[in-house]
Amino acid sequence: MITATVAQRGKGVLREFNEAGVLAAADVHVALRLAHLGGEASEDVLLATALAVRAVRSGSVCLDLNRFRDVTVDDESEVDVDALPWPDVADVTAALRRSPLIIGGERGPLRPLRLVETDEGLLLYLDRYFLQEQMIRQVLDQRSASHPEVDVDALASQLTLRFGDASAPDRQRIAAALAATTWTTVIAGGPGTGKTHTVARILAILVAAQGKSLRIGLAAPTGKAAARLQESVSEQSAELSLPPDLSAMTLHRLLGWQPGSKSRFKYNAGNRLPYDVVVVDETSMVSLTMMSRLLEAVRPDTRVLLVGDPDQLTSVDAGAVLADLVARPVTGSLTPALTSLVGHDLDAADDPDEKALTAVERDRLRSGVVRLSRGRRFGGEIADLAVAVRDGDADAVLRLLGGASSNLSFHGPEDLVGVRKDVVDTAAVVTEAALQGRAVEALDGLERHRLLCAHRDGPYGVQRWARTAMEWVGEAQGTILDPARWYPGQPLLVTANDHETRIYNGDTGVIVQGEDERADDPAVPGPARLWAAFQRGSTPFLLHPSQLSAIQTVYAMTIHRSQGSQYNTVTVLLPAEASSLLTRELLYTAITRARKHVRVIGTEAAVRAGVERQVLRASGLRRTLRE
Ligand SMILES: Nc1ncnc2c1ncn2[C@@H]1O[C@H](COP(=O)(O)OP(=O)(O)OP(=O)(O)O)[C@@H](O)[C@H]1O
Repeated sequence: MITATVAQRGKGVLREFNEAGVLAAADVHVALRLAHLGGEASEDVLLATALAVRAVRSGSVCLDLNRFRDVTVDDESEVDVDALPWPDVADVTAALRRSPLIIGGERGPLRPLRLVETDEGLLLYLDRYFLQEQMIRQVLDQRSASHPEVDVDALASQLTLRFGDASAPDRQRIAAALAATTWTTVIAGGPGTGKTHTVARILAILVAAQGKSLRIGLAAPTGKAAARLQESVSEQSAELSLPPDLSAMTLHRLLGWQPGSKSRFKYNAGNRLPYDVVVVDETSMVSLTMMSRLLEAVRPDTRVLLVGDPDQLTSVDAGAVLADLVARPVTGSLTPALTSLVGHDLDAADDPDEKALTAVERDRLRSGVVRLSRGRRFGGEIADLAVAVRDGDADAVLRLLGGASSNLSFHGPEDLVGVRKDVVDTAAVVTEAALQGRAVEALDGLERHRLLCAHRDGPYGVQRWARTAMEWVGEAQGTILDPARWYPGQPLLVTANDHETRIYNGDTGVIVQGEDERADDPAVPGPARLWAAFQRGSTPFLLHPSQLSAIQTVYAMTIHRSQGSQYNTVTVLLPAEASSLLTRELLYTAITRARKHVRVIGTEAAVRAGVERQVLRASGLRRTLRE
């Protein structure tokens, strides 16, 4: 079946690749337009250009010419990609080197492409993305060329105050010492490894050194993640003597997004951000473009803390910057201050508990990168499963799933008894609390179980499974639930940011019965007895349902959307093994949403395919460029 829209003007090889679903019509159009404007007629260059556009569309920053045949098509397509008329890579490279479209070439009125030689082969860029990568590379190199001046003795006592004495290697203490002594720090770690805990203490240490005048900018790529960061930091602010009014915002807001303006952001290379320290949480979801905008806008003497889990799903836009920053070639040197503060931790030998740093990790400290590894929220088999998925060990994953652990279970696609029970039981708890107006309990109830899907549509998609789950609930409650009419216990998902009502894309909530006195209030009309409750720290945030514009009923959710949330039990409904969405990063993200139990529904072949398929995101940041 052909699923791609076919570009009418495409001819020859482009048309064949377009019809096969490898290229979208838009890729073909862009390639044809550039070739027309730039005076290029070579089919090989046209194909490479269209593949470079496609690469960016699917999350890569550039096209890796050594791997340009590694493309996946829609899983419903029956086309054999290998049978397409792929040109020889040497011919494509030679044609590109001659092309008037390439920057550095002699001719050409328009040169939007760039060929970049790296230690691992040639990359083809749309120049704009190359410039963004260069910006990131240059800013990071400049920032690592100098270090903040610190009072080592004062810092040492602050580290002891916040992280205890140095009797055993402690990655959190190392991260804090690193952040205090370098301008740019990357704190990587899986869920619950204490990233936010550490960041809050780093801020406390910096406040202790500089006083309350320290200007702190807290940001995250999404409104929901920003709200979580703010809550988490403010919960600890009294204990840590942090300024009580710290607020977090989206990266767009931090940079001063100006719709319609040519410069786009108020803060940029010519007008730097007014902070002494900038913290970005959930950095795995930051795109290349946003990272370059952020780094160009920070002052050289602003500390930058990039925090996140590099193994999780990335932004839908091009780039996997956090993973790249963790893996990029090491630059910089260890400062004497760091060595004197945590030399004891660094000297500790490697040990199986992952407390001490490996030689590679010690080396990466020079680039300001540290990974927290000890799960504080969950441990045992869920953590083992996440590690096996992360490491691509499908045998270990299947062994763990098939073992006797009470934290993991694995069911065939037809075995829905367990998930049905969890859906129905969760709805019963939520509904009972909602009917009695107990919003906190209803919201907590929502976290008992979540059904997660890879796809939005189709037989394995959220649409279908949300409907099925709703029918299960309706049947158990002896009613037919209608998502078009508010009802107590109705689980909600926000699908767009609304700064006015302070609810954000990805927030979940629940409809609850209002309190009795409200019902008697003549100012509140009948339907207002129902309220939409959202979690905001320890107190629920109540809104009239009519204030909600972009909202869905959520009995199932995509794994992408579940990022940043946790549930006691997670049921992951796997698609067919051929699905190109089914990747290691997707499985890892789904599994790490669970606190107590992970249930996987699908075939063994699907598990294997998911563990083995990695999101392919080509970029140059991890490589060494050749002049
Ligand atoms: N050193 C520590 N001592 C005691 N408790 C800790 C420590 N580090 C983290 N915790 C606790 O572990 C839990 C998880 O920590 P935290 O929320 O900081 O993790 P995280 O890595 O930011 O998680 P997520 O990725 O889900 O945001 C929190 O309850 C936190 O208070």
